Amino acid sequence: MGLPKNIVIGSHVWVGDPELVWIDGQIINVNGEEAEIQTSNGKTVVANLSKLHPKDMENPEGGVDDMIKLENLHEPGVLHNLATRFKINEIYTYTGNILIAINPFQRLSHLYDASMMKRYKGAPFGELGPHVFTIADVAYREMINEGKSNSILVSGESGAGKTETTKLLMRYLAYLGGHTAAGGRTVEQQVLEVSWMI
Ligand SMILES: Nc1ncnc2c1ncn2[C@@H]1O[C@H](COP(=O)(O)OP(=O)(O)OP(=O)(O)O)[C@@H](O)[C@H]1O
Repeated sequence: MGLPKNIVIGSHVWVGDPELVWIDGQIINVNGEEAEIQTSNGKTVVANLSKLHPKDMENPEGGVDDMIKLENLHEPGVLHNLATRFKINEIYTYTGNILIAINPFQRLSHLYDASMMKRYKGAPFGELGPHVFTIADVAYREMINEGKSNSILVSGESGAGKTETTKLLMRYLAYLGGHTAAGGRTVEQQVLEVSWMI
């Protein structure tokens, strides 16, 4: 059997690593189904060709803001893109119309201040960088345009940031909802009171 179509001697690939999960490297030799790879941390490892994934070499240095822009969509490519963006404090990345958020475990207040809410209000999807406000904005507008209830699903493992993300969504929806007072409390106050219970 020949080599997989896009993996040949000289190809840049991702190979499994016991410590780093995935490491990138270059194929220096192939013997039957086994490839010899020179990894970027200076080791030479042998792996079955079927376990390798091609590495994108054309991606921008800071990664791509939507996974659909990756040349090859596979686990190491996705993880590498998220890690690259995270290093420059870009905690949000799209996969189509789904938003992936990586918990920064630090306050990034500039991401959520009043000027950001203003910028994201009504901005078409994809016009500005990936953000939790876009998800809320699109959901809100669809609700208004279609005259039907809408929902946003927030999922992730424990500690991933679901509660924090939900609070941000609520804060933005409260901002969109305006300031009409009802029962002595503004819409914003009422929505934020809900988020304290989450
Ligand atoms: N966008 C963010 N910016 C700053 N800190 C964040 C952000 N998202 C999460 N965190 C912080 O990470 C910690 C865990 O987040 P959070 O409580 O939202 O996780 P969770 O997914 O709701 O967890 P659990 O499922 O265990 O309740 C919190 O201390 C929170 O302040």
